[in-house]
Amino acid sequence: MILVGPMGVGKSTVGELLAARLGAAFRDTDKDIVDTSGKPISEIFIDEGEPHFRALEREAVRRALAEHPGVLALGGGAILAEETRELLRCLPVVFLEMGLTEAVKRVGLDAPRPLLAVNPRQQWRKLMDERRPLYAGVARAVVSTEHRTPDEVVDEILEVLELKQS
Ligand SMILES: Nc1ncnc2c1ncn2[C@@H]1O[C@H](COP(=O)(O)OP(=O)(O)OP(=O)(O)O)[C@@H](O)[C@H]1O
Ligand SMILES: O=C(O)C1=C[C@@H](O)[C@@H](O)[C@H](O)C1
Ligand SMILES: [Mg+2]
Repeated sequence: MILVGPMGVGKSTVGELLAARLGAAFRDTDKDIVDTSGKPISEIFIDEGEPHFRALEREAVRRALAEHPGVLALGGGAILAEETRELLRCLPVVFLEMGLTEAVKRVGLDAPRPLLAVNPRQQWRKLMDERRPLYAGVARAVVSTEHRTPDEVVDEILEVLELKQS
C-alpha cells in the first residue's frame, strides 16, 4: 500500500501504524534518499538544487516500489514526476489530505521544509493547487486526516480499501 500527500499530513505516523496493523514493514522514500546521500533533504536542496533532488527521488521511488511489498510513504512532491505517476497506476495508493489551517498547524513545528521556508500559507496554497489533481489522479482512495486520530485514519484507510476484518 502506498501513501501520498503533502508535507506533514501524517504519512509517516499513519504509515507506521498501518504497517503494524497489517503486520508489514514501513518504508519512506524521503528516508531512503537521506540514507543514500548521507545528508538531510534540506541540505540536498541547498547544495545540489531541487532538480537533482527530484532525480534522486524518482530513483528512490522506482527502487522502493520494486523492492518493498509493505506500506510505502512517498515524499510530498514525488507525484510531480510523470514517470512516478505511471508506476503508481493500478497500485493501492491512498491520498492523505488536510486543509490549509491544519497544514499550517502541523508543519512549521517539525523539520526544516525548504519549499515552505518563506510565506508558508501562500506557498502551501500554491503547491496544493498544482498538486491536488496529481495526488487525486494516482489515488484509489482519498482519506482526510483532520478531526481523526492517526488510528482512526488507519481504520478509514482499511475500510475504504476494503481490507478491514469484521
Ligand atoms: N491524524 C492526525 N491528527 C493530528 N496530528 C497528526 C495526525 N497525523 C499526524 N499528525 C501530526 O502531524 C505532524 C506530521 O506528521 P508526519 O510526520 O507523520 O507527516 P508526514 O506526512 O510524514 O510529513 P513529512 O512531510 O515530514 O514526511 C506530526 O507532528 C504528527 O504527530
Ligand atoms: O512537497 C515536497 O515537494 C517535498 C516534501 C517532502 O516530503 C520532501 O520530499 C521534500 O522536502 C520535498
Ligand atoms: Mg514523513
